[in-house]
Amino acid sequence: MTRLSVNINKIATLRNARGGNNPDVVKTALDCERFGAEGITVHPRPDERHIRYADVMALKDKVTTEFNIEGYPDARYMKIIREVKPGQATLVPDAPDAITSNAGWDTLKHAALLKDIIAEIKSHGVRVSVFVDPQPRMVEGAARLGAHRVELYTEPYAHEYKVNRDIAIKPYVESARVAKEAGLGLNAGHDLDLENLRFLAQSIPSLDEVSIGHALICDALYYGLENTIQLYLKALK
Ligand SMILES: CC(=O)[C@@H](O)[C@H](O)COP(=O)(O)O
Ligand SMILES: NCC(=O)COP(=O)(O)O
Repeated sequence: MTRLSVNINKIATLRNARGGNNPDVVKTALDCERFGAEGITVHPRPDERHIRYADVMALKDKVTTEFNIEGYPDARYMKIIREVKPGQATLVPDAPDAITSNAGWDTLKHAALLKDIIAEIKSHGVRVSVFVDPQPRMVEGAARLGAHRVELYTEPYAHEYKVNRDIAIKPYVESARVAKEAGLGLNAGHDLDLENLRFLAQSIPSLDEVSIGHALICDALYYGLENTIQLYLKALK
């Protein structure tokens, strides 16, 4: 069954807004796990707009489900991966000033960079997932580079879902087929929510994990965090 990793970036956004420690990022992560989350995802961006290096270090020995650290593999990110050795490192191609993740890697054009990075992370015993658009060529490229998994960028799916879900899902089903044939594990994430999640999971039985943050935290403002996590877990059943 597809596992739910809760991205807590936006908890840190709220905490940073006032400069104190409320909400407490570590406490919220542990509560998410207690409420049923099967993983915790963070994306410590270079400008520390939300998750900070200190948050990652504080979470390191407290998270008991799978810890997934996303980021562009610059020296700062690689230092974090070496120090934390999380369950999973998810490589994203985001520019430092990107407002959010908005594309997957070109695993053909950036093969030389990614090959060395993936090899180094694997040498620390960390699973590597490469964030890609739902294009078979990019999935195959990630497999050739030695990645364990790919994470399919699902913003295009979320957008098109509202128009025609049967069209929206097609590239993801095809990419999932190619990933399976290539021996890759399969993750998905970005802009998934209570409307579009069930159809994605039902359409892709091989989906190992979804990482969800923005919509889940927004939903929690209305339904409460525990209830919201339970609603997302139900959508994955
Ligand atoms: C990689 C991805 O799609 C998201 O996990 C990303 O981390 C969201 O980043 P923000 O929370 O900064 O929008
Ligand atoms: N990898 C996707 C993620 O962690 C959360 O993305 P979003 O749900 O905040 O869009």
